[in-house]
Amino acid sequence: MTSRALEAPGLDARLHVPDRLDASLTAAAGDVVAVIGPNGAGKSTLLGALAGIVPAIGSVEVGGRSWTDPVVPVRDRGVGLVFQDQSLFPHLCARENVAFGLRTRGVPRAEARARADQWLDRLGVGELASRRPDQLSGGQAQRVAIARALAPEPALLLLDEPFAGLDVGVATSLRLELARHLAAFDGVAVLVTHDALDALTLADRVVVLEDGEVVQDGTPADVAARPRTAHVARLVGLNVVTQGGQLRAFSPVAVTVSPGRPHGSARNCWHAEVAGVAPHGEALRVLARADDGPELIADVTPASAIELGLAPGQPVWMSVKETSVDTYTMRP
Ligand SMILES: Nc1ncnc2c1ncn2[C@@H]1O[C@H](COP(=O)(O)OP(=O)(O)OP(=O)(O)O)[C@@H](O)[C@H]1O
Repeated sequence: MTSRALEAPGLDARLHVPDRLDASLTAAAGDVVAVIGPNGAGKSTLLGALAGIVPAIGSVEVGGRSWTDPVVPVRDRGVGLVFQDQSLFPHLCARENVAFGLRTRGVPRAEARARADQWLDRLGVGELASRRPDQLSGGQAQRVAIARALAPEPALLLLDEPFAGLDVGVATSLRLELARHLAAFDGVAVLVTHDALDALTLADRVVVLEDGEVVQDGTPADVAARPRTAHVARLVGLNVVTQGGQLRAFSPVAVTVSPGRPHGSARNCWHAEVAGVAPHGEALRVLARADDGPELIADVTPASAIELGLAPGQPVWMSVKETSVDTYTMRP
């Protein structure tokens, strides 16, 4: 437990949803926790179980108060929710959508509207307060949804893929703004994302789920540098291979692709078949499958790609110098 957690209780959850999830999650007040993992890993199930929408066995404590013993009904948990599809009330204007959560907490109508307007201003959509969701763009509606979730100052904010489906430019500016609001947010925020950038830029901690279980929990820098699963390795653009019970990570930039077997350590060289070649920044990224299993990526210059004549199906050797490999254990 961090010193921050000792000062202000945040989140302490142990949740079991049969056949779908078996996970513990703790966070200090003020923390932003990113949850990443492949499709079907249980990310949305975890958010649903925290909110009380998905029935789960176990315990959830938020801000030092138990939500499970005795059971606190979903409506009384006051969780701030932001989903990919916004789920704004279609018949209410933006102002009333934001005011709704405040009204259900007993805030008088005029004050709820005034506070809603302040939050819409903060999210840069103050002038759209009277519009209904069908009169808003996807990005504008998502800003309203974030204002609605934050306005009641919840102890727990749950965001499920909040930028999915938005244009890249819209998502980028919204990401920057959300970062600002999350920095000022006193509660615990749990953010489900498929995007390494979200996890690395917005979160204090990254939790990796796979098959309903937490397989890694660390700082963004640690998870990015030493991923424990192939999925996260791909997400952060690293190669990770398992050798002798240890994980070995290396950058695609450090990989040399050659037609013949290179000299050097056998454990750092693989015979592989090119699966694809695609532009990656100023380089070309080569995806190849080694004969003994792992998928490897290498970044090569366009000139060397031409020289090697890289094309799908071509056999190559891929190698990396030992000094470019970071070796670590499977479990902390
Ligand atoms: N309502 C449901 N009833 C039964 N099983 C479900 C239900 N919803 C999801 N599942 C299953 O639970 C597992 C976890 O699903 P979940 O949607 O939580 O994963 P996820 O990590 O959010 O995936 P994605 O990234 O695709 O949204 C999957 O195997 C899924 O098929």
